Amino acid sequence: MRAVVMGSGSWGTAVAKVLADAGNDVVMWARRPELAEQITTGHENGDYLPGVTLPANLTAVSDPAAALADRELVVCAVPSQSLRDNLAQWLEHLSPDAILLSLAKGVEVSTGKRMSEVIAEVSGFPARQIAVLSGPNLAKEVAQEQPAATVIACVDEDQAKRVQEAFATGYFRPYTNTDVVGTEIGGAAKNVIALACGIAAGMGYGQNTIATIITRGLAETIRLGAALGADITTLAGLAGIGDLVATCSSPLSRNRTFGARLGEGATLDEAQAATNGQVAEGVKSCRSVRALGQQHGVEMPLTEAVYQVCNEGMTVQEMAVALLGRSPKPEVYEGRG
Ligand SMILES: NC(=O)C1=CN([C@@H]2O[C@H](COP(=O)(O)OP(=O)(O)OC[C@H]3O[C@@H](n4cnc5c(N)ncnc54)[C@H](OP(=O)(O)O)[C@@H]3O)[C@@H](O)[C@H]2O)C=CC1
Ligand SMILES: O=C(CO)COP(=O)(O)O
Repeated sequence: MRAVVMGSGSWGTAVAKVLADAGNDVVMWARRPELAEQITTGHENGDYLPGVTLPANLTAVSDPAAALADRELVVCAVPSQSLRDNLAQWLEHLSPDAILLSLAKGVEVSTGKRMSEVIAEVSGFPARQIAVLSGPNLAKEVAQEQPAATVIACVDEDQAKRVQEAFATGYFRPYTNTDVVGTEIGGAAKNVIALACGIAAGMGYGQNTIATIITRGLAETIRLGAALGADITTLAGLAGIGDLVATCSSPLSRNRTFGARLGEGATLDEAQAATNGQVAEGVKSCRSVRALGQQHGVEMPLTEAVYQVCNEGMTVQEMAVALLGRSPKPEVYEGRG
């Protein structure tokens, strides 16, 4: 396919490499001309993936019009909270038949919308031209060509298959799904749960605690997904438990790392300053994921606790007490309210 990756952060760059390795004609858009130049001539993105040699035929430009001209697959690789504004600026340059594929794992804070909903609203494109990609995909590992799989979800299975074909390489295995809601909720919620795991690890807790948070995090993600109309089996797959395990366990995760700094005693500002400009989506999405839960009467205690720490001044010690002091519950319950 003729593809463009709009955004040259760590995941956008790794995805562009996958697409180029898979034999597509790929261009990247970087908002900073000097980064575009480095990618095109130096074959490296030193800001985000230093040491990774990019394919020689992978080029980048900083002009969105040039990037988007005549592209069949438009990969949206900017953070969730800026996607609406970015897409609005790209709109006039989009090919009318293009597939818009979101990589972002978040829920818009100002509207509570998932990324596919934001894309539909801004672009006016039909659902069959909007897809999402989500799974256990730490950018650095994918860029190093370590084997991994992912989910490409679109309501139109044939379109999902087109994108699947474009992404298939020897080291990256895409699966299709028509459950866009479940795929997106899995990706957004796991960033919040990864913050909680990071906090626990930073406080010195071990694997029992981490496994408990992952498992109970999955339980609340499933409750939210079910309330939003997702197929809950999606959350038993790569975009659910798969991504939870990868993100909650890996020191490469920005969300887990952000949480670990909080757990070690850093302030929010100190943890933010240490991100090197990379996005930890859960810090903002904990607000919108919590709001979605509240709107649908879904109890999400871990999300609530992360929200309290990130927004209401709760300390990590108070968070642990609040979570463990909850009323006794059966493990499996309907969990509405
Ligand atoms: N990194 C990973 O391992 C994975 C990330 N994701 C998801 O992919 C999405 C993108 O993440 P990722 O690439 O990692 O993020 P990064 O923080 O690494 O990069 C963000 C990119 O978006 C650009 N950007 C940031 N803010 C704006 C803005 N307001 N307008 C335009 N461009 C902007 C940055 O440009 P500049 O460099 O100029 O600041 C940069 O190119 C996120 O939702 C993330 O959750 C999904 C799977 C894996
Ligand atoms: O989504 C990811 C892995 O699948 C990356 O997680 P972070 O954004 O926390 O680094």
